[in-house]
Amino acid sequence: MSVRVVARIRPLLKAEIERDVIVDAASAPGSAEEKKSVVRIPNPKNESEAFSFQFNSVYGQEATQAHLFDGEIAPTVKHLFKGYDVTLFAYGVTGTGKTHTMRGGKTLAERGVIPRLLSSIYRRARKLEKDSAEETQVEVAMSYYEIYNDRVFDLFEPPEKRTPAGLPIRDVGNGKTQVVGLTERPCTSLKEFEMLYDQANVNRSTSATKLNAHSSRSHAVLCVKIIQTTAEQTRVSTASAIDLAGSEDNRRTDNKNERMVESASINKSLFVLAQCVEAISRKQARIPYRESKMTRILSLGQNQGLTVMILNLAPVRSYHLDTLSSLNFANRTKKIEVNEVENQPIFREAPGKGRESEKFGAMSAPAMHRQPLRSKVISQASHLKDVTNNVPKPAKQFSVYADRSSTSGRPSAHPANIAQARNPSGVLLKSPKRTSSEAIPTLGRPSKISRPNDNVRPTAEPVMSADAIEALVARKVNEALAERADHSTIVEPPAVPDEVQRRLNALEKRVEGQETERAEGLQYLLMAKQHQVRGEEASALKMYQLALPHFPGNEKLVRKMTALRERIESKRVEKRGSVQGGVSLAEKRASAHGGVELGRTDSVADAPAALPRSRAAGVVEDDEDESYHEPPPVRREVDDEDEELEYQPRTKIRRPAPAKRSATAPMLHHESAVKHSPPVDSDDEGSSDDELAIALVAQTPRTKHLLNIINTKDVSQIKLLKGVGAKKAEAIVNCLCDLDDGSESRVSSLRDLGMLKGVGVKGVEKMRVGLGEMVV
Ligand SMILES: Nc1ncnc2c1ncn2[C@@H]1O[C@H](COP(=O)(O)OP(=O)(O)OP(=O)(O)O)[C@@H](O)[C@H]1O
Repeated sequence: MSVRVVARIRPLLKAEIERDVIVDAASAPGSAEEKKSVVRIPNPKNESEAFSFQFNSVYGQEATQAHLFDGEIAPTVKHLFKGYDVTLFAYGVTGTGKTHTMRGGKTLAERGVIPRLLSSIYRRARKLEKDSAEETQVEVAMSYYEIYNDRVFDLFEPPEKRTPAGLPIRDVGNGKTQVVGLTERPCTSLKEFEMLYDQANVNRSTSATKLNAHSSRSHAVLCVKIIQTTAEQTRVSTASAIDLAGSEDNRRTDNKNERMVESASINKSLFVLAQCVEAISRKQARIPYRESKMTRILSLGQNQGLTVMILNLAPVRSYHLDTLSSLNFANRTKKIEVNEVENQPIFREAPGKGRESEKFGAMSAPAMHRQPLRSKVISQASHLKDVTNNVPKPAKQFSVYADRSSTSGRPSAHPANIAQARNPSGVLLKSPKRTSSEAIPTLGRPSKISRPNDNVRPTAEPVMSADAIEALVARKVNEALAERADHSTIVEPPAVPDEVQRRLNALEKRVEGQETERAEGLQYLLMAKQHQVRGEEASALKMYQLALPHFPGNEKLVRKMTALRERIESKRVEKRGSVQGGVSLAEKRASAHGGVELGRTDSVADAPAALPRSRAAGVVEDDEDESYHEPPPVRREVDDEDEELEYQPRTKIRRPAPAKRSATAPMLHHESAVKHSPPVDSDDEGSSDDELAIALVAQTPRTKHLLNIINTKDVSQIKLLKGVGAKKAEAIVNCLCDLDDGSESRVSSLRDLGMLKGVGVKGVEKMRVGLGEMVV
């Protein structure tokens, strides 16, 4: 079945006013007035038009905590007891009410999803025990951790006891991950749970930002394990409730230093999540789960069981583009299919025998470690129960309609039974119309949603297919987002060229596992590089600035920053020049739409014609963030400069010409040569971040150890390195001997090593990783 997506619009906060409300909940045509499943929001470019996004349910400002829980979460509890895992997560921009929804307030009425879920679990457990005359015993255990700056920390441990690198995570197959060394606490009653939960929440990283006085600076993951034991079997299932940190537009937050780093990390992980969702929806072979710990843990689309996403939205104009971005993300997420697989019970050999030890085993097993899985068993009545993989995907992405009057009313294309909270077909219904529009795209036309209390009917006869309109609107929203910021708010993932992505992955791998002071610096470098890949040069510069103290006096880094600063400055000057010229597109847009625009203002269907010509041609406009959605600048701005310094020769023994040696890092140098540490300073202006990181990694004990082994020129030692073997070891030694011109020559960096015959980047990486494994 698909991920169930439920939107919740929070009420106005004290500082917000009714006049600024632009987001509301509506019912889909044909469904009961009180059943809301559509979010409506104006087109920022043309406010007489509105976008409509349809989800499984939508809760308006007036919805209470109880209302949301009863409608969406309570029905999952019975599935939990049938052995299905349940994943609930709250997604939204900072300050939209995720923590309020998940945790809630202190009063009974204000309690959020998590305490209510636990209350419901205990109630059901007691009933089950009672109904079975105590034959069945139910135990509950919890673990709770946060992902802060891409590191996992146990929330049962106070911050001062944390190790800087956090807890490792491990893949355990079936798309599942396990946090190693996590505390798991049994909790026998709701009271005990609440005590532990409150205590752990004190350890969660929260801080005041300009947008939220109690902003979560981490993703919090609560895992509740339910162990049902009878004389014959033990069944374990897990409910995971995740309060994601919110994406932040750092122009609005004024974040500095630590907050900025947190924000970059939050935005990065959410960006990766968006990339994963995008890749899943495009059915790509590679889903970039591994690029962030949060996405690895959430494993959206890989996890089994039931998944409910609560999309938190703010109702006001100041969040306009962020809200559209979230809606677009949710729109894709709702199409992700999740296998509904029940956890298999463990059967006992002899009733009663070994019961205590098995129970103990289940309790002490690491959190999120689940039982072997078997195929889905369709269970009885519930809104989640009989949705099979054969059921088509949701009918609508979203609709666009104009407020202009119409002479001919159009019959609603929506099926009457669309998206009913307790109706499985509501979750996944595809209208007949949609089916045909998908089959024959040219005939497709988005269904219209008539607005309640509105006699006005949509008029325009769209000439584009529903999918084309969806793609167009998504693109326009992202264009506006990209235009708006030089900061890292979450937007449509840019298509990062494979080569750049490969380098980012390699860089990330290098950073992973480094627990030293340098690792933090490398993290900043990595983030800088990621910002740069997305064309966010100002943010990249900030990250370099944060990295600098970790590599004092590193000339290469300083040069890089200077070059970047100059580039930003020259772009700024260019921009000013074009604005003064009075013909800039941006100016026209700004004057038409108060600074936020999406293209032409008349009709959505006509909009492609209004896209800036330069964009269509893949040329970077003056705005730094264009590369959010346009791949070419990525290549131009990052790749070009990387090209020169990539590990190049992989097959040939080559002794670099002396002149070249001084221009770039020397491939080999003699003992007598001037020592350089790190060996990066001789590099030129165009060197890349990953080169820089490689050079910096060159200082680590593991790298030194590796280079020492290589420099022994001893085949018997070298062949023991991972991925080498006797033949390759011999080739390496031969290569070193060939280059030996009488004096003692040594391999002085990973880069040099990579250039030896038959080694290459991958070979070096293998050797290093292998040494790490040996050390561990
Ligand atoms: N449904 C609601 N009813 C009343 N108040 C709400 C509701 N939703 C959110 N709020 C209020 O809005 C503010 C922001 O909410 P919250 O801290 O939950 O946002 P968040 O999305 O978790 O933000 P962040 O990502 O920064 O942690 C809080 O003061 C909260 O009490």
